Amino acid sequence: MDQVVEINIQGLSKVYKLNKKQMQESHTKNPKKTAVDDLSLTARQGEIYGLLGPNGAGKTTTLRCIATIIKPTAGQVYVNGHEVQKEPEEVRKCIGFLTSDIKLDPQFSVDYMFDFFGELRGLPRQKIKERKKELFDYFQIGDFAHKKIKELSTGMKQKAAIAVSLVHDPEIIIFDEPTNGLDIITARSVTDYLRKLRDDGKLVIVSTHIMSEAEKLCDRIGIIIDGKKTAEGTLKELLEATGAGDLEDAFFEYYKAAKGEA
Ligand SMILES: Nc1ncnc2c1ncn2[C@@H]1O[C@H](COP(=O)(O)OP(=O)(O)OP(=O)(O)O)[C@@H](O)[C@H]1O
Repeated sequence: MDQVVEINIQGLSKVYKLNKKQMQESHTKNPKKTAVDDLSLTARQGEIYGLLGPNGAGKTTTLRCIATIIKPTAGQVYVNGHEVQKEPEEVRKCIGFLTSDIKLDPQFSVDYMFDFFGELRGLPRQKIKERKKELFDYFQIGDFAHKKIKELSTGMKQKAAIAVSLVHDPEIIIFDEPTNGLDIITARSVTDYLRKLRDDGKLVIVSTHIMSEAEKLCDRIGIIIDGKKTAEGTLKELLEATGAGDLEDAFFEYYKAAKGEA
């Protein structure tokens, strides 16, 4: 039987231990920061799931736990049935992860980095060539493929990072703020590609704080505030549940409720 393509999170919590400097910066005497608090969700094949929340809500932390970059403090995260702490290698095989804190080496070209990560993933040369053609053509990387990463613009760097993260044609795509810092043309090419991946039967999970992006791009949205999932549904379901006219108004209803405001 084919393995189900799914992310299943059960009661995920992540508590960071703060050092003295971090405590000072956060104006707190508490050496622990709960970034994600008992969060559960399931995202499935053929959908774009959006984690929507304000700065510091815990979106990046959640995505990093799914991607095996950091260890959960409590709870389980299953990726295609593989638990992230027990079978991290299996998880890494099925995911492509993009986040702003993973930087490509500035000294090398996109072309070189693409081959390097393809080989690291154990792909045959022919497969790397085919994937390169498809992704470089789509993102128009050909024009700057041989320039050093440090010489590229923000948009070019993001396109390069996306292409490299997808070299192995993963079933699950985990993108943290995929359009952050991009102009509307580049941002559109990224969101269109995410739609194409969804339509090809992949599972895409993204984080965003941009309401219009979540509204247009995501099939289902999980609203995350102070590390907790406070609501989840399609745009239609969230609007119906709150009586709001758009996602921004719906978000504020949930935000006020989460913060205990009338
Ligand atoms: N390595 C760390 N050590 C200590 N605290 C951290 C660490 N990483 C994140 N945090 C804290 O955990 C909380 C959640 O951060 P996280 O980056 O997951 O939020 P986010 O929703 O992705 O926010 P943003 O939209 O600003 O990226 C924040 O208060 C942040 O300061």
